Amino acid sequence: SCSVSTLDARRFFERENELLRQRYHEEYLASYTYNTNVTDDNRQAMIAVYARNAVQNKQLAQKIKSSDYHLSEDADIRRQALHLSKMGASALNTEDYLALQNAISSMQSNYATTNVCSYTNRSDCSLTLEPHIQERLSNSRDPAELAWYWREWYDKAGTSQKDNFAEYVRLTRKAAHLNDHRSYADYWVQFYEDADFERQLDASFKQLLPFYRQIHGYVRYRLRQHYGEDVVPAEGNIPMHLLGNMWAQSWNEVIDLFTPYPEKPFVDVKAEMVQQNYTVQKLFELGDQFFQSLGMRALPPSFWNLSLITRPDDRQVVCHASAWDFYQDSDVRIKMCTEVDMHYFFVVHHELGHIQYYLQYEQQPAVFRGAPNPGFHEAVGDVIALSVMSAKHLKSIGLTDNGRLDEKSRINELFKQALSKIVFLPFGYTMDKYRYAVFRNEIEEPQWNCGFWQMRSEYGGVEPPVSRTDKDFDPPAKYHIDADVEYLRYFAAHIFQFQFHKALCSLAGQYAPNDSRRTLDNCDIFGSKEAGRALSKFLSHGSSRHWKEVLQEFTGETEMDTSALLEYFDPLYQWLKQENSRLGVPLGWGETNKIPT
Ligand SMILES: C=C(C[SeH])C(=O)N1CCC[C@H]1C(=O)O
Ligand SMILES: [Zn+2]
Repeated sequence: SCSVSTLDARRFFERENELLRQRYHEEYLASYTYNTNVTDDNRQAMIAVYARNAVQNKQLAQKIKSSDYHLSEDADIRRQALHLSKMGASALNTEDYLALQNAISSMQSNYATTNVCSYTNRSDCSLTLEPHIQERLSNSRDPAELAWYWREWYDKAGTSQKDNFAEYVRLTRKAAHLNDHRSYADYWVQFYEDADFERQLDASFKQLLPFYRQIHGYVRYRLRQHYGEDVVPAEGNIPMHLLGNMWAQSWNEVIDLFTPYPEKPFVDVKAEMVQQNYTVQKLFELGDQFFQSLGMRALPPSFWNLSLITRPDDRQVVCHASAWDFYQDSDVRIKMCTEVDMHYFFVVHHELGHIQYYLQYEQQPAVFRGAPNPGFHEAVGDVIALSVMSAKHLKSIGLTDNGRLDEKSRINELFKQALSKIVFLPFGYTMDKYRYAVFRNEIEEPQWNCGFWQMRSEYGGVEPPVSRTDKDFDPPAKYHIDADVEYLRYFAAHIFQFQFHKALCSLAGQYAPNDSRRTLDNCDIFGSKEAGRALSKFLSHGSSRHWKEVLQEFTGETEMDTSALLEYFDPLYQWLKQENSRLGVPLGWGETNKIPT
């Protein structure tokens, strides 16, 4: 292969990036059509576009692999060559590629269209996850009703997809091997561009485990007081159907069962929203105004015209929230089945974070229109939400009247935050530790289901309400496992977001070390052009530079680091250690007995 002049190389990549952008545009249009109208025709049409483009992506990767672009003296050319030579499923032959996309989209269709029967009216089998089942999991205090919805959902959304999942594991393994990866897990890990990433991940988890054990112990103790010793064990795993979420990934929906200071009740922000005639549109407008207050990009008119922000009543849609980049004319959209409450107020900001990222890096060549670390993309919206959910900000938008919390209310609020941010960590860790083990054949197929629950117990101390065996198959009851969405990005985001928050709060003059009035949980960066400038710069690079380089420019750090997270929650952590020892709360848990030994 001859050496190519840098000018020729630049012209080659310019042309190929424009073709790649067009392919992305086609793919996302076809995928959006299917996701906003789940029919088999739309599913097949989407797969056909994917397959056609996979052939082009494979040819491009092979052309680059047989060149010496990776030796160019131009670092940008070398980086583009590195990224574009990474083949995923497009390495498969057409028959295998189609079979893989069929398996994934069939699991997604099942997830999107699963309905369950009502506990109180068994002949009504029209209940959907959003909003019906989630509403019951949040508000019912009847263990039998909660167990009913848990089992209905896992049996219908999970077990029925075992064969599709097995096909997915087989074909992603074949694709990984065609790309000289040891496993599909190793293909996923390469996107963190850090050979040390898995070790760092384990280290972060171990650092946060003591804090999680304090929360887990306290919640189990208070839940046992409420539901009694027949329902909640003193020292065992917490039955997950009591925790307010189908996957027990956040427990804040049932915080009223274990508020640290119940004499200091939470403001019912949802009631306030209803009282003020809040609409779904209003939630999105508030999010848009926040980014504009930072001097960042406003949502373009096409966003408002083409997004799908409430569940339509005339067709099936994939309700799981997602943000979409159509790689053309600032066409960015959100698809979600929004309700007017605090949970969706948070999700709106999470998704608008993706949208802002798309807008900030849209000038990059197609290959670099992404995040340099998958955790960054999932952290942006959450960082804004850390300001929005502060008492200071909620008062400034008229949703509460107390913008300055006393110590007891502060502990209550920190506890509510920890029930989503800290509780999430063992869940996020397990989602991919489990799939890594499956992809690496460390768990054999006959043990896939018991291995899943064994890991949920080992890492998070939660268990199903009823016994499960390997005749069941529960992992596809979680959206990301159906949709081939890697999950450690969310774990990493839960750590990165506090590093970003600390940097932005400092720039906004809202945080100063050892200043009790300017703590991380009392920071609201709304209106700070200084913070907005730094965030815009950080996002605008896309994946054109290594994540450690752009992180260092943004926060001064070069690693994922739990210090900012632990600083944010420190008052709560200290309170829990004292309270748990005062009450004699046992910490830790043993093996679950809900799977055969
Ligand atoms: C909101 C989204 C779409 Se990117 C999501 O899937 N999230 C956001 C938090 C964690 C994860 C989940 O729901 O499991
Ligand atoms: Zn996200």
